Amino acid sequence: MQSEPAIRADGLRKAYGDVQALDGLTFEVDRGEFFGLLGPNGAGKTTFINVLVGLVRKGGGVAEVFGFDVETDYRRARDRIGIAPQEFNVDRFFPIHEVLEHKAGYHGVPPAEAERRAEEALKTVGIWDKRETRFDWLSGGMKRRFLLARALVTDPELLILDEPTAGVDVQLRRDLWHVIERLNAEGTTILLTTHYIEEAERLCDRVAIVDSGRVVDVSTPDELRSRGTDQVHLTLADRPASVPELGVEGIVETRLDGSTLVVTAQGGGAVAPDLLRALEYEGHEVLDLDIQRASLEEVFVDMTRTEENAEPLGVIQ
Ligand SMILES: Nc1ncnc2c1ncn2[C@@H]1O[C@H](COP(=O)(O)OP(=O)(O)OP(=O)(O)O)[C@@H](O)[C@H]1O
Repeated sequence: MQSEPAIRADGLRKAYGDVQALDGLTFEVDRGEFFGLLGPNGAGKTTFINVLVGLVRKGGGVAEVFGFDVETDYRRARDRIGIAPQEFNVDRFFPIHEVLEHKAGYHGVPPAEAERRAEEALKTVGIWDKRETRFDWLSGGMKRRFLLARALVTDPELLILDEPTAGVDVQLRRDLWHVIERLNAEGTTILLTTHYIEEAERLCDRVAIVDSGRVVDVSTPDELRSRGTDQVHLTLADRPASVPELGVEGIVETRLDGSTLVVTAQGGGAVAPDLLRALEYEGHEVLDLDIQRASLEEVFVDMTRTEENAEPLGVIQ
């Protein structure tokens, strides 16, 4: 089983009535990878995660975790997964260290070991001093920390994080990243869904862009960004009378903004030297050059733009 990927989805389908939440979802996550799942609201990310952890029954296709089918081999698949879900679904009547011990016990960890793991998990996320508190009494940020601790208490090989930093402040987000990055460096496979694209960009080895229940693309964040267009701003000593014709390959658009020439191009860094040469040849003096790289966000919005979600939020027709 060593060669099996951490996650394999092949032609995965799930319908809720008329809504096709998963429509042939196909991709793999390698062992040890930090993998991001990006997609607009309703793309099917949570449904996919729920299929993996056995909360939703798939309609068709393959879903495996470390080679174990998530339905026919549920126990072996599920015991390898730790999940920090989007929703707070926590037992509210026990002190949080007990919640963790129960969780570990449920996954077959003996009591003494469960106690040790609960302590370790609470210390890892920095809320050991709150161990006797009930979940409801924790602040919002501490609740997020606790969900991560609960995911860690079974020492999972695959950690699934569904919007782990939704609504948390910058400092806590950094703390959580730090913990998650360390776990990944130690070999834990991470599946992360997030709406913070810079988070995916910074953390993930690869990301899958999901839309309408299908994978639109799987790439490294760098590859994805290179599909967008960059903007090269060239400040000229003299304002040209008209937009210069430069004849450089890769240019998508050229316009003038005062005495600054704004060139939109595929691969701005690569095009910049040719632009400088062409402008010099035409007799222009370049005073300053600034390259603004395409953001992953722009590429993402372009890839997932559809008739339905093209309207800005708040527009009622
Ligand atoms: N229990 C359910 N019953 C009916 N429809 C559902 C159910 N759960 C999800 N859906 C629908 O399935 C589609 C996919 O939803 P899902 O929650 O998986 O998307 P998501 O990518 O996680 O979205 P978000 O980013 O908003 O969390 C949506 O159209 C949603 O309304």
